[in-house]
Amino acid sequence: MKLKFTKMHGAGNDFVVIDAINQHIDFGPEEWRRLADRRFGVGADQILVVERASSPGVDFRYRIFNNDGGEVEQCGNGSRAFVRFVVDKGLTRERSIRVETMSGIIAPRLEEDGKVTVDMGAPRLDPAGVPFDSAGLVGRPQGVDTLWPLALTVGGAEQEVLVSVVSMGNPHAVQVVDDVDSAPVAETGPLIEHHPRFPKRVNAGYMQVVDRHHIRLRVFERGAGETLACGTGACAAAVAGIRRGLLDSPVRVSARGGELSIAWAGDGQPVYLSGPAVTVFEGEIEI
Ligand SMILES: N[C@@H](CCC[C@H](N)C(=O)O)C(=O)O
Repeated sequence: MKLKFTKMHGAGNDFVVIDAINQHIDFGPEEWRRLADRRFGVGADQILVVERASSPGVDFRYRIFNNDGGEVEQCGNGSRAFVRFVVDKGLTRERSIRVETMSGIIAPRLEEDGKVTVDMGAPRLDPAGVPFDSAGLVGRPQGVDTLWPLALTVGGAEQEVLVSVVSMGNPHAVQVVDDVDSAPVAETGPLIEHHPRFPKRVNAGYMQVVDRHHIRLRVFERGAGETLACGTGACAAAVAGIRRGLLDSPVRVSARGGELSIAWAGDGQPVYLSGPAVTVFEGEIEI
């Protein structure tokens, strides 16, 4: 079939966005992988699919597929691209919408200046909710957070990293590093992603605290590798930093592909993610 798509990005985290309301899509992991492939397909970190809502009180259903073809619960940068797409395509007249995802409802709003702010919902902080298997581990309290020791074998040598675990609908393990540029993202990212303590795998975040309102962040994403920015990763890092007593809201997040901003009032409250959403080109592909 010939598939119409739009290529978009949010701070360099890139997407293929598909209108599955006006096109019939019946794809499996093989087709998602082919579309996301940077040599044999269009190329993307994630594929975002726009569907009709299946429950009352919401405007759309938002499905997310990683570059490896796996369907996942949440994508923050993608949610900004999502609202820009449905507004630009005339699928809604509202600039503020409610969207159902695998992990609950989020509410993106397209501002007049083109920036998007998304109510991403409240983070889950209990290890079981991430999910993270903390059985038999001794956590180290810092602020109101707990740092968990993860044992890694890097180049034959044992090492331990201390992570905060946060769910933004999808799982994150966040560690503080002195300098993101020299952080061993390519070496330890895959080990953390597949660490047996995370039964659904995990997104591995590396944050450098610049000051109490500013971090630099790199994220090795589950199912996609290191991306130029990760929206839920930025939310998770800000939440972890605030809970550890290192940061205050709002937090500016400098990623390699651009700037994001996070606001969070504390435990039980929703996290607000703001940043750009850009259309790159439209296309059609035989798939
Ligand atoms: N890029 C995303 C996160 C996409 C999903 C993630 N790789 C996962 O598997 O949970 C974002 O902006 O949040």
